[in-house]
Amino acid sequence: MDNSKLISSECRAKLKELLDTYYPIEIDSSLSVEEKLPLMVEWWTKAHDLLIQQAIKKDHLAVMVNESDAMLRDGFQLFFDHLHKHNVPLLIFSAGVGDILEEVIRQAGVFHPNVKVFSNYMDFDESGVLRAFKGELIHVYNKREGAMLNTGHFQELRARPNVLLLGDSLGDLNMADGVQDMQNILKIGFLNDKVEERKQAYLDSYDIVLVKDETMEVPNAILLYLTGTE
Ligand SMILES: Nc1ccn([C@@H]2O[C@H](COP(=O)(O)O)[C@@H](O)[C@H]2O)c(=O)n1
Repeated sequence: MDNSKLISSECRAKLKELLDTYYPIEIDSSLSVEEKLPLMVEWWTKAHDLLIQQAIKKDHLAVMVNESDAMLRDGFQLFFDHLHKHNVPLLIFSAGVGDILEEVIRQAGVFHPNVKVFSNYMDFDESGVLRAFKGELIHVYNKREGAMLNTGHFQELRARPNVLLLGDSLGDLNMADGVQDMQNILKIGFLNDKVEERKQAYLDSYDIVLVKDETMEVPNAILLYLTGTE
């Protein structure tokens, strides 16, 4: 959205300013999560307010995504298709905008029925213009709360004791806390930025850490190993 021509250049500049201010805080390993929390809420609230001021039309979202350079990681097709084929639920927790994320997945042709997205969803008025965001704000450090609030959606997972968790921030580590009766969890962390500063914290928290890996090669290899190559 930050790059869309459907957003005014003034708004894009302000969103970029917010990113430049708050992203370094998000990934600053010298700050505690408690110190970051109010600032993350501040970032998301300001960004959502800016988007609301743009009076974005629901009908324009598909074009916005189509014209954007948003992309899924290399190997996404196998990942999504294989999970679908084997009836494995795929739950996505994103602190981004759910409507946009769903559209990206839809346009990539992999929004299969086993995919469920938990995110910040837009609320449109009767003429289809963005007027607010629905429900509790999901930012990068409160995904656990989002997961716990949505335990109803996890009921179908009761007979599924094994979880493969993929995250790119330390805030992603608790995304599976809503899964009851979990017996095994394998956590894969994608470390994309500020590698040297954050490597130890990722190694301490994730089972596998992938450094600047823009592909799904490792998760796909694990999936194929677990389910067979068919
Ligand atoms: N206004 C914002 C707010 C957040 N971000 C970035 O999005 C990332 C969260 O997305 P996930 O799908 O990984 O939950 C987060 O790391 C922020 O850096 C943004 O770009 N603009």
